[in-house]
Amino acid sequence: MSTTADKIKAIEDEMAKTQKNKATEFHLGQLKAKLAKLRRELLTPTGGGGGGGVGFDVAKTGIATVGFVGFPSVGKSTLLSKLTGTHSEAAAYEFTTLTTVPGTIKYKGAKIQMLDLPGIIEGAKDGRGRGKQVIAVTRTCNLLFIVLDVNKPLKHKQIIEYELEGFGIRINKTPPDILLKKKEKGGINITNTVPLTRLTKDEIRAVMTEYRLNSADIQFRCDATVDDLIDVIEAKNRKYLPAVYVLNKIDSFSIQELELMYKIPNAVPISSGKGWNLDDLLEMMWDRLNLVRAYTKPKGRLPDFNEPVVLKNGNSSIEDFCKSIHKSLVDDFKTALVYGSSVKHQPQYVGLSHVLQDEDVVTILKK
Ligand SMILES: Nc1nc2c(ncn2[C@@H]2O[C@H](COP(=O)(O)OP(=O)(O)OP(=O)(O)O)[C@@H](O)[C@H]2O)c(=O)[nH]1
Ligand SMILES: [K+]
Ligand SMILES: [Mg+2]
Repeated sequence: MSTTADKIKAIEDEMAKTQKNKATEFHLGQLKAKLAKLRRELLTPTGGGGGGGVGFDVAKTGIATVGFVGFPSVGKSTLLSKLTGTHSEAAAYEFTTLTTVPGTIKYKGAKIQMLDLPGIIEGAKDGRGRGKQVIAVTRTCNLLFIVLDVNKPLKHKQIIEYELEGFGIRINKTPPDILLKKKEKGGINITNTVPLTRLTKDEIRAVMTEYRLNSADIQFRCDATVDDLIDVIEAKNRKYLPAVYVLNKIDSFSIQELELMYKIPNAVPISSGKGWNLDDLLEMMWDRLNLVRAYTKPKGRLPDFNEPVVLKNGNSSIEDFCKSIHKSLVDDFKTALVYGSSVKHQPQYVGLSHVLQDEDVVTILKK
């Protein structure tokens, strides 16, 4: 019996030899949808073992987790040791790291977890090496450091991205703006608010047929591709993650290629070995994590600027603030006095639903 990986390979081969034209659009659309379904099987344990695995289940600590992913020997472990002070074995041979090694860093008052991971290689998503377990861990992170060795071909960047994508991870992207409403009957009704230049009706129908979606309203609010449509259908299995490209080993690197490197968006050149430019890396990490610091100010005293309450953007209401201090604080809550960019008047009385912004100062008044 052929495995899921074999089936994926067969479809990829067929797609590679099928020319895209009007006559093959339906067929290609169907193949893409089939491929997406098979890849989903790989994600779930029943479909051939995704999930964690020995040495991969790490307790989460801190407000956010950053996962280090990359080819073997690009310097992930060296970086973890430098940034967190937790020793992770580093050596010149590939696959030195075989499990997840966690460390933590305190940055701008926020405790952030960092996970050093084993190297991944081409084909990881289809079961090569420990790739599947590694990628399964990256899905649980809030941010990825995609570590690249600047002495290696830039193609490695694409390979890593392709591997992550195969596992439903979408890097530095937002979900496609397509509204999909499944219905009991009435057929497929397609509308669009912008011209669709990259997707044909045939492709849409092929995908919908493959997913047995016979009745639905689909509204395209972006110039979507067939992959975007599949992502929306598979929304439950998609993970949208910010990532920073860490261009490592700039100490052993010729200056000509430097210009090329600076053209990569979301990238920071560093040397983990020499500790160069780690400040810039942390600054970009902080920016991408999008955290909110709120300083508590006890009534009649100065705010405590050393120990902020750190919240995630999107979960930074006064209620979230109270809960992160103590469960009972919400019950005792009367009102809050806020200074900072989230309020018009300085200070201003606000309720539990008020949303805080970075560096606000908060006084909670109890009943
Ligand atoms: N020149 C240079 N060498 C580095 C740098 N960072 C790491 N190295 C070297 O690169 C080799 C691999 O480093 P590791 O930290 O083990 O790399 P890794 O990505 O964790 O490797 P695996 O765990 O095997 O996937 C070691 O010999 C390091 O000393 C750097 O910034 N510059
Ligand atoms: K290594
Ligand atoms: Mg390592």
